[in-house]
Amino acid sequence: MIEARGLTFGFPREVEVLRDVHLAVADEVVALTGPSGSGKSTLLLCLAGILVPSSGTVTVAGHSFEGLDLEGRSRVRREHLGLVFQFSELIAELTLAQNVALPLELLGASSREASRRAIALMEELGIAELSSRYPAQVSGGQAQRAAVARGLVHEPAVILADEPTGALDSTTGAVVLDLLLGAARRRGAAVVMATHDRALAASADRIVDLGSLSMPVHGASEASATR
Ligand SMILES: Nc1ncnc2c1ncn2[C@@H]1O[C@H](COP(=O)(O)OP(=O)(O)OP(=O)(O)O)[C@@H](O)[C@H]1O
Repeated sequence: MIEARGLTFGFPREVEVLRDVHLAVADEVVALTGPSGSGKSTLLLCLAGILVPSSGTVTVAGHSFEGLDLEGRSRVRREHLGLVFQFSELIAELTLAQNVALPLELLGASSREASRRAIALMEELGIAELSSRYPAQVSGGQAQRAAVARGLVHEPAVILADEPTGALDSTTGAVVLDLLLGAARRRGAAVVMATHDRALAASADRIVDLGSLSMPVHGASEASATR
């Protein structure tokens, strides 16, 4: 459902962070691991079409980012990807339900339909009773559950998650990760999740270790340790 072929990327005046990386993820959970600076976030940003690689292609649910302008890449991202970050990055002025409904409204759903689907998913994730609260009025774990709901509400083919529980204590983090992976698996969505936490990586179907490749440039191919 998401495939990177020959992906090479370097920030200006930096050595290449990614070189000739290949990654293909179907309906499975892949954990991207590796030490700090090994390029996990950079790879996720390339997979999301936010960073544009100097060479190589990314295809999401059959749609390539290649040759698309900013708006074209945003459209592919809105329609086919769900993003979940370390800090929930909810919009402070919107209630949790409004935050969760937003991706559907951006795709043209009526506010009534978007709200109905947002609340149904919030029920699944155990936060429906918080739907009219603002992000500042809930705990970090509750906010992160809302961020998970926002990432899933439009039923994307692929969820990209960057340290999705990194800001939470380990118990809360484990609960949130279970909810994220459970909801994604029930929908048959692919998940690519960056984490440096081995315990969290063990929940994945497959581990791709960027750090096992030669530093500072990462060589080709799907790396290493699989379960
Ligand atoms: N905006 C940027 N401009 C220049 N260099 C950057 C930028 N963002 C990241 N880098 C560099 O790219 C490399 C990879 O960073 P990246 O954030 O992808 O690593 P990571 O594996 O996600 O690290 P962490 O586990 O600490 O989040 C690092 O050397 C970093 O310094």
